[in-house]
Amino acid sequence: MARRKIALIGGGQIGGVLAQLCALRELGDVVLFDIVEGLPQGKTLDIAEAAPVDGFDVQVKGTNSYADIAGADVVIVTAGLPRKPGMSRDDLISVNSKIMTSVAEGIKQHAPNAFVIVISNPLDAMVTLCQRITGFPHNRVVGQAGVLDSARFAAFIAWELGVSVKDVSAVTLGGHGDDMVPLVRYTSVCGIPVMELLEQKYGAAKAAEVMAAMVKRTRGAGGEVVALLKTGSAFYSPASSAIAMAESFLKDSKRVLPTCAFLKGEFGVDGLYVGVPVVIGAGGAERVLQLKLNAEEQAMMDKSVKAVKDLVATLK
Ligand SMILES: NC(=O)C1=CN([C@@H]2O[C@H](COP(=O)(O)OP(=O)(O)OC[C@H]3O[C@@H](n4cnc5c(N)ncnc54)[C@H](O)[C@@H]3O)[C@@H](O)[C@H]2O)C=CC1
Ligand SMILES: O=C([O-])CC(=O)C(=O)O
Repeated sequence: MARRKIALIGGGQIGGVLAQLCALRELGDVVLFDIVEGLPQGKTLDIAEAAPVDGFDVQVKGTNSYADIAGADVVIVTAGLPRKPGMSRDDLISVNSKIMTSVAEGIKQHAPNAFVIVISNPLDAMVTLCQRITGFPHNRVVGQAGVLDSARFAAFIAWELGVSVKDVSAVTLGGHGDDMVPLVRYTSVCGIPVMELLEQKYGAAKAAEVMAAMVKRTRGAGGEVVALLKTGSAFYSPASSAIAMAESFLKDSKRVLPTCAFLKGEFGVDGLYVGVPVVIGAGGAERVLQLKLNAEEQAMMDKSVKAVKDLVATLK
């Protein structure tokens, strides 16, 4: 079988880490595209020169020409500005919509059969725009947010309980904004509901307080990194998260990953991209997995969905 091809649109902070992860894991040949001349060429040359040390055997090429993404199996889009301290992700919609418009046209023309994973913010709106412009089927255009949001939630829980991050299973729903919905009731450690463990440690009242603080930190986790970095946003963990999605597609693993996917009635949402658990395999976003929400969770989901809907309504 010919080697798989992964095109990365945007050669900035996340794009560079994506290229390195694709190479280290030998997911396929990599093309890194950016409009800045020399940037993707320089980054990929640097990565390729590590091949003899790391022992990966794939091609890693930088380009300013969309023609080079032809035949890509997967396209991951990070083109777009990151926010600065004091900004919300939604503040990026105007500038990043223009960028996404040109990117989606490039993908449509040169990689018409690709599975597209969007990372650019504001995430839910940028995925929507990318799908509208490419016209690709909804199962082939998704967004990365939930893998990262739930990883952050899992990390905070593992640190709090003094257990391995490997044994925490956490899930978040909704848009990639401050109203996202970390689902405490469906989050567990080796199958044990997380609140049981927190209550054993602290008693019921304090356990609720500790969990509320972790939920709040998860919702604001992107902003926490932005405030520390001052000149950009998180890039290692978003890259790892998108790679998990790309790998599940390329290997047809059918991993269940929180994904920004197009809903057609699931969770009571119709015709909108929003974060939900999705089976990712060779067919792209193959299936949305549903779960029962209680009244409080549904109210949080409704609030998050409304925020996405209102933002998407402003897209030209
Ligand atoms: N969904 C998520 O979980 C996350 C999303 N993000 C978002 O990802 C995006 C990228 O973040 P970084 O890589 O840190 O930003 P960055 O500024 O380091 O890189 C963005 C790159 O996009 C390129 N670019 C600009 N216009 C372009 C165009 N028309 N075509 C191709 N490339 C173009 C720039 O030259 C730059 O190299 C931001 O919008 C950020 O908010 C960041 C973290 C997490
Ligand atoms: O917060 C930001 O601007 C970047 C992002 O989406 C994240 O790290 O979750």
